[in-house]
Amino acid sequence: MRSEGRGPLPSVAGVVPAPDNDEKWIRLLKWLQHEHGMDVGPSGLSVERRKVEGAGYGLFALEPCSPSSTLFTIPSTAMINSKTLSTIYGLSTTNPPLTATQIISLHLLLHRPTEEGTSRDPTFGPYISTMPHEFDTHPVTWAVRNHLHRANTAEMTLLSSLPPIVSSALEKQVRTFKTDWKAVVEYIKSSGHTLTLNDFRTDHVTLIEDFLWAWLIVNTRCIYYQLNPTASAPENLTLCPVLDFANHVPDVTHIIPVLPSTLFPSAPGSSKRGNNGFAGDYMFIASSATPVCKDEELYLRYGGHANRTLFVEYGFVSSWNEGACHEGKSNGEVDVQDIMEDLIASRGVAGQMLKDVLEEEGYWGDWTMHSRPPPAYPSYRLMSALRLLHAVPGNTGREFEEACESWRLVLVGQAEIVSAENEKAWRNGLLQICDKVSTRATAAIVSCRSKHPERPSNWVEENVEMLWREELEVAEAVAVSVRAGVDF
Ligand SMILES: C[S@@+](CC[C@H](N)C(=O)[O-])C[C@H]1O[C@@H](n2cnc3c(N)ncnc32)[C@H](O)[C@@H]1O
Repeated sequence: MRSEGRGPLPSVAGVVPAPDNDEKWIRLLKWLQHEHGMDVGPSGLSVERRKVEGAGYGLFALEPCSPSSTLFTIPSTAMINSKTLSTIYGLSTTNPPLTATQIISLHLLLHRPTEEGTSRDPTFGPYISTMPHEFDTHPVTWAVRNHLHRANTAEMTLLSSLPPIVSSALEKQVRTFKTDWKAVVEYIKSSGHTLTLNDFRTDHVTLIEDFLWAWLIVNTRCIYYQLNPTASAPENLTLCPVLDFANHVPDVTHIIPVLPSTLFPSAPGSSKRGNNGFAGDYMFIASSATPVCKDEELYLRYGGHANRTLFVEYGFVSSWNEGACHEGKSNGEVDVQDIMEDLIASRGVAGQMLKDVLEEEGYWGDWTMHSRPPPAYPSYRLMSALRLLHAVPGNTGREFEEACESWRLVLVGQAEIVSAENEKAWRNGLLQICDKVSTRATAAIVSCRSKHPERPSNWVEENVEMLWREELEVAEAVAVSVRAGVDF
């Protein structure tokens, strides 16, 4: 169940320095130097990949990194994105037939490394060969295999032991995956391309699993890279060699990407600029705030993601010590969508009307509770939905409309509260939600531990337990705040 490099490694502090015979890394550097003109000597590259226990590989400093110094610059031609691929496939860049995720996934599917771990891609082979070979520990793999009736017992058990909100997020990922697969199949069938699905010489289900590998490479390794002047354009992403070995930590980032467009027109190191500075070489500099010593790992903060998002999208969670959420030291977050939906649905017809009102006002969903900054608190969206839930009566007549009106006045700031009774009622309602989250999380943790009385259990099971522990600690901490009368 573990990805390459996730097994226990015989090293001090869990890190193994890159051995001189890390052939794939050396081949990547030679390719970057000879095919793309990158400076991979000490003045052009101050990092290398090393194995990290529980995280595959990571990026480590070869020398102390002074603040804002250049760590490395990746030539535009060495990155895999919709621009470099459109040249290979002769795709229109103004009206592309596939999204960036789809075209990059298709290219990786065609060039998935062989059993020995080597990609035969004539263009990006040495780069693709450095990527992970499988994603057995990624929950999207278990979920897709489950849809294909190929999940093994361990995968089915893991799927059935996830918090409900994580299961729904996983199903959403599976739907996106299916949409992308369908688009790629349609493209292959309709493109008149010399490629046909029969070329893969494998059964359909294995082909889908190969595409899943490719799709997960894109989803776990791509970073933002501006190809289109519209900042939020979907093609603004790329696979970027070297940088894609950077692991995530929640609170710091040591690596700052310098978008080529910000360097235009006269920055050094941006030798192969695209139009208007987009799609040029990609420079990465050391943070000015967090110095890094020789041999230390350099992290890239992937974003302010909650653990459930890291788990569903990247297949890992940030761990923290027991009690850290209680104490407000860790950034715990719980989404109580499923409990709220049940409460609303239990109101029958009035519940449906309530849902309509919440949707109209933009307050449906994203109902979260947080441990930090202390005291632990419910999000404003959750408080607002609870206020409405406890303001409306069971019937759907005039009283219902009046209650909604009073609630809207609070939303627009014309009233502080709906009523004193309403404040009391929603806070009690919140306590009941906290209680429900705590009860089921406690039961799930007991069940996780009973399956593995010999501690510690494996890496994946620890991740699942961590998700439940976060639910438990945040819910308990919010309950403490409510009982203490905290004014949220
Ligand atoms: C961009 S890659 C980073 C390089 C990767 N570790 C490798 O070996 O190729 C992202 C993946 O690294 C792993 N990862 C990143 N940060 C991690 C962390 N803090 N703990 C465990 N795994 C992590 C996850 O598997 C994630 O999907």
